[in-house]
Amino acid sequence: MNLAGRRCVVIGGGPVAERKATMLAEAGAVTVVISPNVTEGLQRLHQEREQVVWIQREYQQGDLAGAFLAFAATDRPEVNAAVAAEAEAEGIPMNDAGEGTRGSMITPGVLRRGGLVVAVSTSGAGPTAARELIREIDEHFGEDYERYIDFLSSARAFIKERIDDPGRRKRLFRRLAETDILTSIREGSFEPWSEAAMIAWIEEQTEE
Ligand SMILES: C[C@@]1(CC(=O)O)c2cc3[nH]c(cc4nc(cc5[nH]c(cc(n2)[C@H]1CCC(=O)O)[C@@](C)(CC(=O)O)[C@@H]5CCC(=O)O)C(CC(=O)O)=C4CCC(=O)O)c(CCC(=O)O)c3CC(=O)O
Ligand SMILES: NC(=O)C1=CN([C@@H]2O[C@H](COP(=O)(O)OP(=O)(O)OC[C@H]3O[C@@H](n4cnc5c(N)ncnc54)[C@H](O)[C@@H]3O)[C@@H](O)[C@H]2O)C=CC1
Repeated sequence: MNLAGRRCVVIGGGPVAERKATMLAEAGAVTVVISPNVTEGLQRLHQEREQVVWIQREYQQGDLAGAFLAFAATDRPEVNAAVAAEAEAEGIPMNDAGEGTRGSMITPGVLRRGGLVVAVSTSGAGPTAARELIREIDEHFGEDYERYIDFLSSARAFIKERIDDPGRRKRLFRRLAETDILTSIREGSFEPWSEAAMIAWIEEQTEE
């Protein structure tokens, strides 16, 4: 989901709200936190980032106006329920941290390796298990994978720029995915492809 510049509203200012707001701020969202008090981390976030706004008061009906996403993370179930009701009425996707199944979306555990994003959800059954699984996956996808994704990203952009024919593009993308770059990255023998190498590779695929 591209949240850049989108208004996202977080109700509550505790550690859970901080986690959600940090994730939103990192995604470039205009992040509005509404809560009478906030954690030190949230205060810092608000001071350091122009795009993080703190409205120091309790939630009021109407606070979700113009929101792209909403998050309820107060310690008061009746407040979270009121936020859920407003989101429902306004058609705004909403996350309820205190009652996962009430919201229309849940936040998974997330691992980022450059362009690679792995999300793990237990459908609300065990958030800690989701985090443990992310740790395990983290051990399997090291920096090698980040380099591989960078390579894929630049090679794919190159093909898109040079090849207009959709069938030929598709064949090249498939060949690209089949090419075992990861092993050479892992063995330390990988050299980033120059423009000439990229053109030569495309020619080779076309000849066969
Ligand atoms: C449904 C969901 C809704 C949502 O928030 O989206 C939800 C709900 C609830 N969490 C609860 C508790 C805890 N959650 C965490 C941690 C995380 N929780 C996250 C997601 C989700 N939590 C969604 C489901 C994800 C899935 O699919 O599995 C993570 C993955 C991502 C994130 O929050 O961004 C993040 C790990 C981030 C990281 O990597 O660190 C910890 C540990 C900690 O805080 O250190 C505890 C305390 C220990 C425990 O109870 O297990 C409670 C009980 C509250 C109570 O008893 O009062 C509820 C309420 C309920 O059960 O519905
Ligand atoms: N989804 C998750 O990952 C987790 C969810 N939880 C649930 O999330 C809730 C919040 O967790 P914490 O951040 O640790 O709680 P907390 O008690 O530290 O923070 C609650 C925040 O909500 C604010 N608040 C209270 N009433 C409000 C109102 N009417 N309007 C706006 N803000 C209001 C408070 O000022 C405070 O900043 C917990 O009660 C629990 O049910 C707890 C742990 C993890």
